[in-house]
Amino acid sequence: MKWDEIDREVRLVDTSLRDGSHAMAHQFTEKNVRDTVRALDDAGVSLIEVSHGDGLGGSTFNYGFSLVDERKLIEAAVDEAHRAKIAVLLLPGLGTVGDLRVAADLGAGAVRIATHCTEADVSVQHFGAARELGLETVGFLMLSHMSTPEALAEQGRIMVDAGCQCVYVVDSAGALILEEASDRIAALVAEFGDEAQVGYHGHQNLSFGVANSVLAHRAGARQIDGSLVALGAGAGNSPTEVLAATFERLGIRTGVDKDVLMDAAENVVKPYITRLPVMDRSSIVQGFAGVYSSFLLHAERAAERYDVPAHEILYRVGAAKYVGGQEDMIIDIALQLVAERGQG
Ligand SMILES: C[C@H](O)CC(=O)C(=O)O
Ligand SMILES: [Mn+2]
Repeated sequence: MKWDEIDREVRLVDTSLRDGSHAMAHQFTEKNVRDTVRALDDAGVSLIEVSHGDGLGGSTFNYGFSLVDERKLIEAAVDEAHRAKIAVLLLPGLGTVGDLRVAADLGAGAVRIATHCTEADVSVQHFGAARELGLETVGFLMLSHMSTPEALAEQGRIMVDAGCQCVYVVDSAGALILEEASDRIAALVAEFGDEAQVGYHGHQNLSFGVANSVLAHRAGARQIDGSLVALGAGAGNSPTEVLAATFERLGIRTGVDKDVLMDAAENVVKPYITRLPVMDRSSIVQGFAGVYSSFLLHAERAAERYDVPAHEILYRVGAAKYVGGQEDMIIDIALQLVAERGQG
């Protein structure tokens, strides 16, 4: 039986090998990818995301270079996945339709196209191309806390009309608390009806990833993201193994085996993690001030280089409302802090 045909009430999607790329400073090896995909596939996870943290084409000076060419990693993932589909992430403007064709040729079966939560219009061309390529399509409305439920639903509508089959509320900053997440999900569910599904992608900066995911499901979300050992940007994502155990306790069918996932978390992923995702001062500030989780390592590097506290940089990034793509501004803020100290 294919995983697509499995009877489940919620689909757990694993993004350890994509969002986790941020936490690993994009240093995944082919062995990391093969071992993780094999374990997730064995556990029954039906969609596994593999890409540079910032998606296809993300390996650049601004975002950080990958250790291994992502095409090689996608190819390895496809080779290991016997039942699961491999998804890639694409940020229009960074990844191109050409990159998408290459990923599809390598065997990727799905694409998740991510835009800032007010900029869905930049994804229209990419959704059209993805459908022509026969890919499953998912839309990511990033930094969803910056928008109201109604405005998010309007942006989701643009994605659905362009060919998107499931739109995600993406809590990139781990800033949403309980109903702030589920109200956004409910608005999208009301807008799409049966036309498209709704998904939820959480971060743990304020420790609400799993609780928000449960409420998201209650509000109608049918796809929920997680990462093994929470491996993801900021304080990490909702841990896939905890989501599986929690949904099982609630009697909600996911089609995945929580014990196989716990084994994968403990024995496959944890041993290769170079920096465990943690709710420390900097990542809590990210959740509190609404800062893009993937800015964490950039802020820590600037903090070390200019000898200013990372959490102070992140508070300022939050006040300035910087969004993905503005990583270079983190250096500017560090320099401002240095200058202010000199004046003091
Ligand atoms: C490119 C981002 O890392 C996508 C994501 O996972 C998020 O916004 O959260
Ligand atoms: Mn994320």
